[in-house]
Amino acid sequence: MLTLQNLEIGYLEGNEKRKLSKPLNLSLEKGKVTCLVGPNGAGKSTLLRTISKMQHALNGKVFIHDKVLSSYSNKELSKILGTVLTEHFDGGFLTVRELLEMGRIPHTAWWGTLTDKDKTKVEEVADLVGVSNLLDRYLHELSDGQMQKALIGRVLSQDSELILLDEPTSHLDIPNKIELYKLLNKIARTKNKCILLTTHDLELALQTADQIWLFDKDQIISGTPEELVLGGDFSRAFSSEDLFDIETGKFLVNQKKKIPIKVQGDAVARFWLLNALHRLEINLPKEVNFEIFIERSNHKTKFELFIDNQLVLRDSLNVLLHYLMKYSS
Ligand SMILES: Nc1ncnc2c1ncn2[C@@H]1O[C@H](COP(=O)(O)OP(=O)(O)OP(=O)(O)O)[C@@H](O)[C@H]1O
Repeated sequence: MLTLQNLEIGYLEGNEKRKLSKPLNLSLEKGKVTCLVGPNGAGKSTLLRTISKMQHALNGKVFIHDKVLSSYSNKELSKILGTVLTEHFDGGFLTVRELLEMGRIPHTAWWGTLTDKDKTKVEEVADLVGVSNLLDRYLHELSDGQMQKALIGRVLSQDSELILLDEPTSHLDIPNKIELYKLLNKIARTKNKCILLTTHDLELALQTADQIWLFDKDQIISGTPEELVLGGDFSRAFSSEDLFDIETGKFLVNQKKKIPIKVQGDAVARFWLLNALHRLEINLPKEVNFEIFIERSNHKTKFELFIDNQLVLRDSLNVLLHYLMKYSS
């Protein structure tokens, strides 16, 4: 569907080229979601703008199907390429319904009237992205997250084969982010779309993307999430070997440090006890033998603390933590 051939992206500064990438040779298939990830300033948005013909490539070519991007007219492109970029969308006096209807314009006859089929499509998309209850609201009345859903709705109502989204989840709360990733996967698979999106939601990208394009310095490594993590590319690109936990796919703040303490009992309470010990940076002396037994039922949790085999406390988590702080260096 999409092919990059020796593509170099970047900016012209006077007569000088400021390249952000080496020649890129990559391709995308239909039916898949690809997440473009990489550190701040790597060039993700620049690449999306170059692929969507909003910015010139410094060298090389972009092909959609077998035709070079520069030879597409805007009208032709509007039928096969839908984009939501990060630039401010200036359409405050449109309603959400009108915004979604704009997505249907490439499919209408030259006088631009929407058929009943177009209107049904708009209602379906509104339902999919969760803005049905906002259809008659003006865009300037929406929250950032609602606006983001409406803009994604516009591109979905356009029904193009190739969809490019620049940080589509940046204003969404976690449950809405997860919903959106699931929705994009479903659309890619069931409607055979090719979706490329940039994101900083690294953990969600690892859990949901069919493919990752990882911007590492001035090149892009392509692979499945598992290939890139197991090959060490993922943590290297984010200079985060000490933060990224390869066992869970999560970025951890302090949790990778070992705490010299034995904990037995309920696994959930054990997880949250360790979370608290790491969060509070409690450093226990290695020469003392700390053991904790946990009992948990009906949301009530009791912790027994043994120090050098003597029971010293049986109480709640907060009391236990307070007690352990006395030993922390
Ligand atoms: N219009 C512009 N003219 C010149 N340089 C630009 C322009 N826009 C962006 N840049 C520079 O190009 C580089 C890449 O920017 P870009 O926005 O593509 O990165 P990004 O990977 O999307 O970053 P982020 O994750 O922070 O959104 C940055 O160094 C940025 O300062």
